[in-house]
Amino acid sequence: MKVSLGCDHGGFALKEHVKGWLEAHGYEVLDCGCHSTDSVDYPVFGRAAAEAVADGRCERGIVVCTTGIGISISANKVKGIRCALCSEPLSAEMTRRHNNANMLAMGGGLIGANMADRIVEVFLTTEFESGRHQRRVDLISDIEA
Ligand SMILES: O=C(CO)[C@H](O)[C@H](O)COP(=O)(O)O
Repeated sequence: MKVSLGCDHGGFALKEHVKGWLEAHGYEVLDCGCHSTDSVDYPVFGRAAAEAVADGRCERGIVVCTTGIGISISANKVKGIRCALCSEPLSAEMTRRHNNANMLAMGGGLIGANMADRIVEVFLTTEFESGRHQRRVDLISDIEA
C-alpha cells in the first residue's frame, strides 16, 4: 500500500516518526512535505497529500499539524477525500469500518509517538464494512457532486 504524507511545522516531528514506522512496516510513502520545522501554511500540504489520494497515486493519506484540525479541514476540501481526525485507535477503527475514510489526520501537539503508531496501524489494516455504510458514504459523495 502507498501512503501520502503531509504536515506543517507543528506536525513535522510526528510526520517524520510516522514515515519511519510506515517504511519499517513495508508501506510505500509519498512525502508531500513539509520537510522542516520552518513555519509553513498547512493547507498547502494537506491539499498536496489529499490530491495524491484523490488522483490514485496513493491508496491512503496521513496528515499532521499541531492539532490536526486545520490540515484535516484542508484535505476534506479535495473531492473524494474522507479525512478523519483521530486521537485514539477506536476512532481510527470506526472511521475505516463505517466511513471508509481514506485519510487520517492527527495532532502532533496532542498525541505521542506510541499512540500515533497504534492509530496508524489500525487505520491502515481495518476494512470498510460496506452494507448500510456504503449508502451513507454515497450520500456524502452526493454532497460533493
Ligand atoms: O494546528 C494547526 C492548524 O489547525 C497549525 O499547526 C497551527 O495553527 C499553526 O500555528 P502556528 O503558526 O502558531 O505554529
